[in-house]
Amino acid sequence: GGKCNDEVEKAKLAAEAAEKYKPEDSIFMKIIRKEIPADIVYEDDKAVAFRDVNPVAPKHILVIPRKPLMQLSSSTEEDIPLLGHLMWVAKSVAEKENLNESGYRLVINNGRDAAQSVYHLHIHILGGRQMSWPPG
Ligand SMILES: CCNC(=O)OC[C@H]1O[C@@H](n2cnc3c(=O)[nH]c(N)nc32)[C@H](O)[C@@H]1O
Repeated sequence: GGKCNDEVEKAKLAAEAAEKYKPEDSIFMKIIRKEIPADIVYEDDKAVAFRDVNPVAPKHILVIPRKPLMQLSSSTEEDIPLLGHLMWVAKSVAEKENLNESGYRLVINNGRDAAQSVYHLHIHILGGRQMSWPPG
């Protein structure tokens, strides 16, 4: 009957949409798999940090999890240790980049209003220049 077909149709569309977005194919997963080059400044079994290809500050580094977590809002309680680890990596990389003295900013963009353009969770480390507030 009609009702049943609608459900089947909807399920098919949902499956196609899910199929189209493959987190494992994001540009950052290609960097993790070393399929495309990047200036990697730190890596361990859970995280990778590399210089932004289009820096908006003298120091602009991205810290990402190896796990293809799309955005902070997609994380769950089981990600708590990983999220803490990413923050620790950002702190350590900022220290190694000698930003403790002058200062640095960490930014996580979550979704459209935040201008998130790569749907793989990443922490921006920005430093090396005076920044203003509020951010635009
Ligand atoms: C715009 C802020 N919202 C956001 O989502 O930031 C995504 C950040 O990822 C950066 N980026 C994109 N592709 C690549 C790439 O192939 N390689 C590198 N090393 N960085 C990249 C981009 O410049 C931006 O700062």
